Amino acid sequence: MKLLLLSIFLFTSLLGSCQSKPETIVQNTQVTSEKILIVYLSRTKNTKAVAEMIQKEVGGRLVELELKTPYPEDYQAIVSQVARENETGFLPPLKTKIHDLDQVEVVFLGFPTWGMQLPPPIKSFLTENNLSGQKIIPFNTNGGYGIGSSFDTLEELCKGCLILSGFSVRGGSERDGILFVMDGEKEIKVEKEVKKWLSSLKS
Ligand SMILES: Cc1cc2nc3c(=O)[nH]c(=O)nc-3n(C[C@H](O)[C@H](O)[C@H](O)COP(=O)(O)O)c2cc1C
Repeated sequence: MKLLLLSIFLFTSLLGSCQSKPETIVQNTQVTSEKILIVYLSRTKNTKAVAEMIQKEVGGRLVELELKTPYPEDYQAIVSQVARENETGFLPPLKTKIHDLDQVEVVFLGFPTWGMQLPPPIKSFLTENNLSGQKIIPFNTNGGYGIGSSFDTLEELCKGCLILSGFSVRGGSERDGILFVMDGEKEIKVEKEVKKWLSSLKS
């Protein structure tokens, strides 16, 4: 009898794990998990943590953006480099190439606020890839000063895209030596906020 019950349990668990994720509804449209891309830039892993929370809820392919030439480890050095890139309009080339972008319908695009702007690698991503016709859903972490001009720049650089309501939350503050914060109580709180935001995107 025990053996029979165990077999039934194993069979149903296996069945559960084989089923694909239920479809997510974005703006009244059903989207399967294969058509969702979650792409993000993250240095101290706060934005990465939010990206993983989104993936836990909606499935999709998770891709971290990496540069051909990585930024310096030193905080002051990266701040100066980013300021120079913003001034000159330099777009740092990406090592990450996205395959089968034409199969994607919804792109969750995550980034930290850098110098109160959209980070240069995200500008590179929007320039190197054709996202027109796709639904773009931005998400952001920042050191407490908000999104700055980042969401506006996204609109400018992605004219043919449908940009949906984004999400932003306070992350670390590298300037003050606060790096990764998305654990413990904070993680639980942000996870709840992410779920609430995701369900607001349905209608
Ligand atoms: C180069 C650089 C510039 C930053 N500029 C800002 C800023 O202008 N405003 C702000 O609120 N936070 C700023 N921050 C802090 C980050 O936005 C914040 O720590 C974020 O959570 C980092 O995300 P990550 O852990 O995914 O890298 C900056 C961080 C770096 C490294």
